[in-house]
Amino acid sequence: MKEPLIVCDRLCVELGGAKVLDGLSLSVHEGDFLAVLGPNGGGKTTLLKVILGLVKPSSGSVTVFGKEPGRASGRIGYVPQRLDFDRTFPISAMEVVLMGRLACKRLLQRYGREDRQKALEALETTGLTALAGRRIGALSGGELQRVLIARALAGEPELLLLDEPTASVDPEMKTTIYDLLDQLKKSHTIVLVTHDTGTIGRHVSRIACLNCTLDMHEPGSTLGRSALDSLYGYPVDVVEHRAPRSHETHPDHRHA
Ligand SMILES: Nc1ncnc2c1ncn2[C@@H]1O[C@H](COP(=O)(O)OP(=O)(O)OP(=O)(O)O)[C@@H](O)[C@H]1O
Repeated sequence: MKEPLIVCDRLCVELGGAKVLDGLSLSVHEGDFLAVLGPNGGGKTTLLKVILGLVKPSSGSVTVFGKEPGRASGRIGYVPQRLDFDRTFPISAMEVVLMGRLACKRLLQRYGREDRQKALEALETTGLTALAGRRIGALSGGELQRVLIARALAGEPELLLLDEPTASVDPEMKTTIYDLLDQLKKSHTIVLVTHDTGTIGRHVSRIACLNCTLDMHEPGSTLGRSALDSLYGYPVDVVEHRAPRSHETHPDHRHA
């Protein structure tokens, strides 16, 4: 069996003197589509940042592609929760997507034909070809979210980390983004942070519940209303989880 892409072993993270992640163990294998659910402040973004090498563990270990986090960043596409620069900045969707090529380039090296080709392909995959030249300030929230996904794809990653890509979009755009992720999961390993408890199970192969500690919810187990209520601390929708990846061997399963 292949080495997992991500291995966290008894990972602890402290930030500002408080424990944010406590004793978290997790393996993500090639082809997984893992959803990470949990309440605000539960440590989901921190986990993604640890995987990216942006936050250091206080104890425990993490490897990504068998290396220390940060050493394999060229193989990871990251879609942050928010735009990481000013939206009024006068650049086009294409220029934002091209930034996804920076990890493939040497310092101060200019974009070449291949970079533009990969950026155009990413725009096409995300359905944004017609908006390539539009200023980012003139994009809708959903279009901008897809630009960020396209930027991640432009770097030709094997692993995609997405932090709440559907957080501020309407139901129709949410469906568009999940359709896109359903397409991308055929060729990428995906870790998705989300609060879409009602629908996420239809799309992912595994679910992790994170609130400082991590509870792995493997296919075949039950994630019912009381488990979710206790994770979030208030009533939430039950997760339906009935559509594992076609290549997986486990049988059909549901949580409710
Ligand atoms: N640099 C930091 N210094 C101190 N505390 C931090 C820092 N970054 C995050 N935290 C705290 O760590 C906790 C976890 O934050 P994190 O952003 O990982 O949560 P989250 O699960 O992604 O939340 P949300 O769903 O609201 O995005 C929060 O209490 C947050 O305030």
